[in-house]
Amino acid sequence: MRLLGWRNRILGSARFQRHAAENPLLRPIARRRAGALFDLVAGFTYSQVLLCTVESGCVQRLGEGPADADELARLAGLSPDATLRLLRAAAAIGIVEHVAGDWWMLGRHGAALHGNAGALAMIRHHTLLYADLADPLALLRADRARPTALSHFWSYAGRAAEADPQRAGAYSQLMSASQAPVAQEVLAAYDLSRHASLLDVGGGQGTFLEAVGAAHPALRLGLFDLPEVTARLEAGRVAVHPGSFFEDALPRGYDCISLVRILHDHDDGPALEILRNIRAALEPGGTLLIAEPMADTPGAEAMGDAYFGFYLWAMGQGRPRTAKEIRSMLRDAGFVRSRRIAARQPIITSLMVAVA
Ligand SMILES: C[S@@+](CC[C@H](N)C(=O)[O-])C[C@H]1O[C@@H](n2cnc3c(N)ncnc32)[C@H](O)[C@@H]1O
Repeated sequence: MRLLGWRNRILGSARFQRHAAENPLLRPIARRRAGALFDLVAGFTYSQVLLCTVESGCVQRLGEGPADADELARLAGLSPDATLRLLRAAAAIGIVEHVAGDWWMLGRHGAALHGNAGALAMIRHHTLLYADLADPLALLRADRARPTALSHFWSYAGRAAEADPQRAGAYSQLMSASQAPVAQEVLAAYDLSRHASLLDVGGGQGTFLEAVGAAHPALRLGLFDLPEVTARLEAGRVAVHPGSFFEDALPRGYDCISLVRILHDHDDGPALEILRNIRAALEPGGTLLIAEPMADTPGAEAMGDAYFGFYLWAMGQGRPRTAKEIRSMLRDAGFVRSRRIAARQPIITSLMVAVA
C-alpha cells in the first residue's frame, strides 16, 4: 500500500508530469498514458458518435460500398454541416474513413461492426443503459430498489418479475442476435462430442443449440427456459422444457448441462440455487459447462467489473464474477471439481467446466 501511495504521489505531481513530457525516453509513455486517460474522460461521447452512425443507417449503407456525403445526409436526415461533423467524428474513432472528395467508406472498426449483427443490436440496446446511467451516482444510491429502463426490458429481473411474453420476446431476440460469436467460442474451446446429450438451461430462442446441433448432429438436445420464452419455440430436434430454475426441478437424463450467459444475471443466493438445481439434475460424473464473460479476466478487466458491473447493477440484479468466485460457488453447490478452460476471445466469453 505504501508503494502504491508513493507511485500515485509521483504520477500526480505536476513536476513529474512536466519531466515526463520533456524527457525523450519517457515522452512516448507519457503520451500513451495521457491518451488513455483522455479516452476515459471522453468515452461516453465516442459511444454516442458510434450510436449515431448505426441509428442513422450510415454503417449499414457504407457496408455496401463507398457513398458520398450527400447520400449519407439524406439517409440520416441531417443537414450537410451535421453530416460532416458526424462523419469526421466517426472517422476519428475508426468507424468510417474519408477516401477522396466527398466520398466515404467504412473504417477498420466500422468494417468489423458491419457484419456483426449482435454488436449492432447491442449498440442500439445501449440507449436503455445510458438512460439508466444519466445520473450514475443516483443509480448507485438507489441500491437497485427502483425500477430502471433495463429492469423493465429484462422482465425476469428486479423485484416485481412477472411473465410478460412481449418483453420476453424482445430480450430473447437481442440474445439470439448476439449469440453466434459466443457459440463459436464454446464450440472451439470444448469438445461436446464426448457427451450423448446436452440440456441448455436458460436457452432462450435456441440459437446456441442450433449452432451446437449443426456441429454435433448425434447429440440429443434439450432446452429449459421460462414458459413465456419457450412458447415462442417451434417443434423440432430440440426437446423443450418450460419452467423456472427457481421453482421447478430441472429435467434429468442429460449428461451435460450448459449455462450460457445466465449466472451473472443473478445475485449470489439465487445463483447458488440454480447451481444446486443443476447438480441435482446431473448423475455423478455429469458435466456443467458455464459460458459467460467473467470479472478479472486478464486483458479484459474493464469489460468485467466496469461494463458488466454497471450494466447488471442498472438491470437490478446479478454481478460479474471471477473464475475463482464461480469455482467456490460450484463447490458449495456440490460439484466435485471444476476447471477454467481457455477461450480464444475472453471478451466474448470465458468458460468453466464442472463435474458433478
Ligand atoms: C441473458 S439471457 C441468455 C439467453 C441465452 N442463454 C443466450 O446466451 O443467448 C437469460 C435467459 O435466462 C432465462 N431465464 C431467466 N430467469 C429464468 C428462470 N427463472 N428460469 C428459467 N430461465 C430463466 C431468460 O428467459 C433468458 O432466456
